[in-house]
Amino acid sequence: MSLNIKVPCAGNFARPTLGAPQVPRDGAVTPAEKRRLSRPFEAINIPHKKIKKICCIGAGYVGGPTCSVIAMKNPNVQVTIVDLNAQRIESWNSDELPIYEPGLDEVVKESRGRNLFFSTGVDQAIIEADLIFVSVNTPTKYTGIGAGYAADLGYVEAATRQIAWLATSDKIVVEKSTVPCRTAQSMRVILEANAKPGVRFDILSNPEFLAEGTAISDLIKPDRVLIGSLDTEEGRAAAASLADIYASWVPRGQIITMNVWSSELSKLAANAFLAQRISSINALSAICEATGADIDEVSYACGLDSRIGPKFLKASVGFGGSCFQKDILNLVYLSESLHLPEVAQYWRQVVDMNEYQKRRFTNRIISSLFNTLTGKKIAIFGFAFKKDTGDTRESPAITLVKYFRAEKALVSIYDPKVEESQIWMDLCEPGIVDDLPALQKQVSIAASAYQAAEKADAVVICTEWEEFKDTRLDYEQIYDGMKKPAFIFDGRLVLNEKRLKKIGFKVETIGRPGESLRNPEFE
Ligand SMILES: NC(=O)C1=CN([C@@H]2O[C@H](COP(=O)(O)OP(=O)(O)OC[C@H]3O[C@@H](n4cnc5c(N)ncnc54)[C@H](O)[C@@H]3O)[C@@H](O)[C@H]2O)C=CC1
Ligand SMILES: O=C(O)[C@H]1O[C@H](OP(=O)(O)OP(=O)(O)OC[C@H]2O[C@@H](n3ccc(=O)[nH]c3=O)[C@H](O)[C@@H]2O)[C@H](O)[C@@H](O)[C@@H]1O
Repeated sequence: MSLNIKVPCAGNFARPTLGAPQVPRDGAVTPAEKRRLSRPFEAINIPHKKIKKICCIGAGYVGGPTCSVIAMKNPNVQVTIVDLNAQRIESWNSDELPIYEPGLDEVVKESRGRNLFFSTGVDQAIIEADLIFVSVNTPTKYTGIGAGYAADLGYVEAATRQIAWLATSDKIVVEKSTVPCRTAQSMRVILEANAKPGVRFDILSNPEFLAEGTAISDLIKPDRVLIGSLDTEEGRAAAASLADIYASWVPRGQIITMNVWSSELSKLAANAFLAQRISSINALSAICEATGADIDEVSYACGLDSRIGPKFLKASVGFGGSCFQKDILNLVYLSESLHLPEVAQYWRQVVDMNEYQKRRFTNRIISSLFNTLTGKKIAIFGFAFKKDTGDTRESPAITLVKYFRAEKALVSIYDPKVEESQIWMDLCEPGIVDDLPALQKQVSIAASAYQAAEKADAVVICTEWEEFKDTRLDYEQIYDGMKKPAFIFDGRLVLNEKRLKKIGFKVETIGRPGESLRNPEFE
């Protein structure tokens, strides 16, 4: 699907004139301004269709949990989640769900077989549904125009065409996937060009803001639900139908409606803001390491300012996950396409800083280990991109292991939730036939943190799993089994340095000065 980039995001339909914004000096939005920004629900309380059957295309990290919660909260609505991947659907129908997410098992069990169904019968589910969520993957393109930046909208387009070909009754089609601004327009063109006579499509944008590891609580208590629609009577009616579904458990005041392009862009913007905070704190962590300041203290001090707030200020080895990098690169591409190179460069820097952080942490490890890793054993604690998920997409641990391999280190990996097969897949270079045997000479997967650390020169904490805290693991036992001097590199600020030093460890923590800069008087 190609984006019609020439048309600016503002859209070309009637919008309220902005006038002077009535925003008070402290930045808070006045009630009048709030009414203008989010069309209050009373305003779209017009006759609208009651949804009886929902289809969700894509049973992944978003489609699965989101529509399972929708089914749980709307027992009278039939929800069918479909996917082309038969193995994934089989897992959704078993006791071993395909994704690990706290609380998800209970949610699925409550509705599965009652009004929640997982199926590979994509066509049937599309034909029967009144409302269809498109929740398919939108990865970064690897080849062709925009490679490395633009989102690959091939899956969205395929799903859209399938809906267009199959639909014999009116459908509300909801963009749940994260997409570039104005994708809804491309979807509309495809749907209308292929619609059977008399079949009407309304398109909504309803981006998802859940974070992995907390998906269920995020879905049950969202900060907001965003619905973008065309500012026409039909568009508003479609938005009202979707809003009714969420209103089964989300207060109406938190269901925000706006124009469809604002909604699409808000999703990219929210992820960009969040990632920007992490890159900002990580940039400061480098200054802390060089000066003797402590990044946790700096973020605490800054976070107490109510204008800044405390969340997303935890320094780390770098952010991972399937979306931050992808969505920022997408924003960079959009900015370039709109001939806004300075804007593109601004956001690009957030990703560059993240890469720098991973490299910088690796360099610190190498220099602490006497400038060589050859033949040394490094124990990696955590392979998931964050705690409470088995997802490894863009996990910083993958990058670190690749750097360690290049330095000829021996690596032993332990993660409580990531499947062994996933780790091998992440570490193999695609297309290199004998990569796995070579890889397995250098890398092993351990059954526990203790096993990973046995005879290791260093432990590197890559994921902030609770079980890696020094109150949970027996670090004396770990120390006894390691080569000396025994190093521990905390890339997640989860350890109590003083306690570990007392055991005998040499501790290096991200955002805190290394041994040479430490002044015991101030510790
Ligand atoms: N993972 C996350 O936490 C979040 C992801 N998002 C966005 O949601 C979208 C989906 O992300 P994930 O669920 O993580 O992806 P995923 O890769 O886990 O799931 C997508 C699923 O769609 C299926 N699929 C693709 N085309 C299909 C078709 N034509 N018919 C049936 N099934 C099809 C794939 O087989 C796959 O199982 C992406 O745009 C992502 O950016 C948004 C918020 C959070
Ligand atoms: O669009 C998406 O996919 C989602 O992306 C993120 O969710 P997610 O990637 O699942 O997890 P986050 O909690 O945001 O963490 C992302 C990465 O940043 C890291 N992080 C997070 C917070 C922090 O203070 N420091 C930090 O390094 C995490 O360890 C992780 O590697 C957003 O938080 C969600 O709102 C959004 O819906």
